Amino acid sequence: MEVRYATAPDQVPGMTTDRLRDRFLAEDLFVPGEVRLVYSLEDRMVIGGAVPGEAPLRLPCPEQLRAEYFLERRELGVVNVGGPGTVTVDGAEHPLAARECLYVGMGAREVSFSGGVFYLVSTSAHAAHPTVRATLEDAEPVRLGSQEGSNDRTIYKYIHAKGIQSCQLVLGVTVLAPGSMWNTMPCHTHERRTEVYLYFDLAQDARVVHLMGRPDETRNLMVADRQAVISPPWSVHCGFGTRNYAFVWAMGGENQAYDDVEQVAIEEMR
Ligand SMILES: O=C[C@H](O)[C@@H](O)CC(=O)C(=O)O
Ligand SMILES: [Zn+2]
Repeated sequence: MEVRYATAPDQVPGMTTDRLRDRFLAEDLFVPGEVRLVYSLEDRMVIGGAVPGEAPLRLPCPEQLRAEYFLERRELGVVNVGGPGTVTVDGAEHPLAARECLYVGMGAREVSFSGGVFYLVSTSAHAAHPTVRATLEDAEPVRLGSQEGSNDRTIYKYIHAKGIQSCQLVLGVTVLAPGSMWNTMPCHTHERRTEVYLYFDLAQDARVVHLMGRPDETRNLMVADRQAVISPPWSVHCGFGTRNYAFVWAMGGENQAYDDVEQVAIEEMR
């Protein structure tokens, strides 16, 4: 498991493209036949990818967690970003179609993956909530934006205060309509939570130009399909694609209030 330390906003001026990408972008989470994990010390979020081949893959317990098993003191959100697959939790099979979600509560000892392409997000936990699977319909879709604004999109909230219960994890999927390219504009920060975006279902030759940094000191990252961006609590997180795409957004931190954000007016951005 790769470990990434947290970053202070005053480190951003002067950072080269490579240094920004090393800190904030996870480029290679999805490797066939492997479970890849990145441990970010921003709110101790672990993100990862599991791409099972012929044989199922097991969620390992990296030594950096100093735990007997991965979910001893953690909870996990899984989203299938590939074809149909199954997540097995302590012997119980949970089939997941594309874009569906499974929450796995603290205390589950054995998690394995077969079929599909699974994106993993884990936060630290202090209580055991039930393991729950959710489909897109379960997530009570909310349509936001407009065609004129090039941001006609549907937000599916899976794990949140009024949905699947968790200790601190908040997670959902946003899908942009064909011809819409912008997510989260106007954008925001949330000083009480770190957020990670995983872009997926983006054409191979397309890119998302992701904006990060303090609102008045933004930088951009060129992001390809199935790459994730870590946004510290002080950073904006928004982007526009050269085509439409979907993304998984996931947060961890002080609270679970989706609307506890500092809105940023476009005029404030630099
Ligand atoms: O804090 C919330 C997150 O940034 C996302 O939910 C935003 C998003 O999916 C969108 O506007 O498209
Ligand atoms: Zn946000």
